[in-house]
Amino acid sequence: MVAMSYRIAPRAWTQLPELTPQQEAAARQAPGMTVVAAGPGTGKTLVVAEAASRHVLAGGSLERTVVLAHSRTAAQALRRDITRRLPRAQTSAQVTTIHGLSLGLLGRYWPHEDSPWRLLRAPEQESRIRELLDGVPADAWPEEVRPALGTRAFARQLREVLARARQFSLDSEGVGALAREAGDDLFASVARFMEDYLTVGDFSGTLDYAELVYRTRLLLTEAPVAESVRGAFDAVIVDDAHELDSAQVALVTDLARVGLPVLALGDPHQRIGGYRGASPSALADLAALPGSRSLTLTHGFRNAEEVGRALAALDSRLDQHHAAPTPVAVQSSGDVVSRVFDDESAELAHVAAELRHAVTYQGCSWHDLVVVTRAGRTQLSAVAKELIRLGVPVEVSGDEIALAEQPAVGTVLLALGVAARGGAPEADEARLLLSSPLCGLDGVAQRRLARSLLARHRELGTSSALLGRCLGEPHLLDGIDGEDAAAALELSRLLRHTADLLRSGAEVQVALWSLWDATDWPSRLRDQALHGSRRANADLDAMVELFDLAERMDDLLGVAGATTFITEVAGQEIPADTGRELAAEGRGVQVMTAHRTRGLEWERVWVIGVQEGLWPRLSRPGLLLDAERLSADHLAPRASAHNCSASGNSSTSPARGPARCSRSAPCRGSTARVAARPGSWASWAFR
Ligand SMILES: Nc1ncnc2c1ncn2[C@@H]1O[C@H](COP(=O)(O)OP(=O)(O)OP(=O)(O)O)[C@@H](O)[C@H]1O
Repeated sequence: MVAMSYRIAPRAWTQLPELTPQQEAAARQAPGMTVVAAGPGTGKTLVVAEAASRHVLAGGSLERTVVLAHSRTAAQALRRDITRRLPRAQTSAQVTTIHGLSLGLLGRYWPHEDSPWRLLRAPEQESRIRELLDGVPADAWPEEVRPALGTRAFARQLREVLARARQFSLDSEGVGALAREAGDDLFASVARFMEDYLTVGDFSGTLDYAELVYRTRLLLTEAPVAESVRGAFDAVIVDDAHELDSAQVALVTDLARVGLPVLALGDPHQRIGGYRGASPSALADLAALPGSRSLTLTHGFRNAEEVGRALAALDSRLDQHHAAPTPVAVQSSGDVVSRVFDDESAELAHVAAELRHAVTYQGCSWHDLVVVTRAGRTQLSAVAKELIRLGVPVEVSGDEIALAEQPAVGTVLLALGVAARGGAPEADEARLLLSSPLCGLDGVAQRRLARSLLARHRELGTSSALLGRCLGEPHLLDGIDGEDAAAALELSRLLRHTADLLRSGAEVQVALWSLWDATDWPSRLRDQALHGSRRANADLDAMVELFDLAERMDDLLGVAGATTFITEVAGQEIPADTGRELAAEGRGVQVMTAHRTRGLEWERVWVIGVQEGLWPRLSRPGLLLDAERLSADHLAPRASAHNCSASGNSSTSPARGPARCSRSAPCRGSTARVAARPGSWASWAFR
């Protein structure tokens, strides 16, 4: 296990910074396409905010300037940034994501007949794919993949392939033609499946993200639409253009082609969104539009010199074709260290000790510090819990915790799962449910109830076994007086009632509501939230998202629907762009996954769990259906699929030996081996 700790110089400006001549040139509006390729912290986002606000100050209007950010949170931050530059109250800025813009254009120029187009999020898309796979005869697929057809992994890989096909503007015929050319049976089946998938989407008025962009591009090929779009907007500004996938690049290029001035800024070496298909050549492709202007920004304002040097060393290992110039750090000082610890727990113990030290002796506040961990929300919660246990106050943004791991959601899903199986929980489930807010029996109350059960049914087993059975066999509670038995009986009835609802084919959201609304738990949470409880607020937010999800998956019915729903929620590992994307409040050390760190700044950063082959993961073994094959085999060769942003992978793995990046990373000294836990003599002996 390895931790890297970056010392990053604090932000010194409280007022709006003055633009450098390079930034000035970039912020000046020019016709056609302007592409700014610039390294980390060089002021790209600053230029976006300046360019948009200058447009308004020069007499334009914000509604006519489209500003595109990579996520809703980034869009919100940019909106704030732009409006604070304007002297008077302006109608809110058109800052959105490329999907937001596409949905707006589609709704305006290509409305669905019955109801507005609805976006399918990844879990819903996967569940639709699984349903369709269910209905297709197995012999429609090559023999080698048939055993996998019913699995979640196959549906996920198929979803990626479908999305990638649309990103390359391929329809089912296009995929079929490529498959024929390559003699690829598997992709021939994918092409047939794609046809069904698109037809069902059309019929139900739903689109996935890739399809949305594809259709918007089709729209812009119509002359009247192109003309209307040109009349509706004055300019398009794209932040983080390196996050665009091929279809999005093409859409932005189309906007320039219809006559809108486009300013796109990005860092060709940052590709955090690679897992979503971000194109390695996004900026180069935008710059390839005839007549486009290419600019660079060369001063790095974020990182201190030492950090900048370390990043530059990592950066030099990436493909230098179309690379942005290495930023020259404006601030000196800084520190980069890389160390190898014995194991994960020793690593966290050291990091916790350093976090406390930074606050106690180095004048940092908790919110100046961040611990960056591998993607995957399960790992993140474990790290957060351990740091809390080690005495570090921790903040995790709501959407970084898997929905299924939110305590309130976990309880309701457990009850839903039990109801889907008829309403009788297993012994351990029963104990969890009895102690949950759905029943509220604490340890003492449960022991009391268990003793009463034993006194009445000694011949049936131990007190613990009887407690485990009482919800499934409520007659065991007959004749037992007191609040404990009454509460258990109430819960048992609730589980049966929900089971009946599911058996009668009720929508999953109805069953969920029956569980949630039956007790005074929601009103208790509401009261606690009103009194400032963050835990209660987080629980309520998570429940709102759960219901939101259930509402959108309104085609899930009955027992089978409930089972699918539970699996879907459990499988949501990548943070979605949802309402739970909350800003942290600055009361603790932030713990977050790498891809959430984009554009944010801290004084000190710990990147933990870096391990060769595991994180960053440069290849994806074990794929039956690899979306990369659409690009690698069937399309023109692209840049290396290995995407590596210089973010802290200069590390070693004890088992595998030093990773390539770290061996020459210009960290002060070499990678240090730190044995044992902090405070023990051994941990210092090896420094
Ligand atoms: N001309 C400037 N003078 C002073 N500070 C600046 C200047 N330009 C940028 N900064 C500061 O540098 C930091 C990074 O700026 P910004 O976030 O705009 O960079 P970026 O290139 O978008 O970063 P990223 O690599 O995360 O995309 C911010 O704190 C910003 O205020």
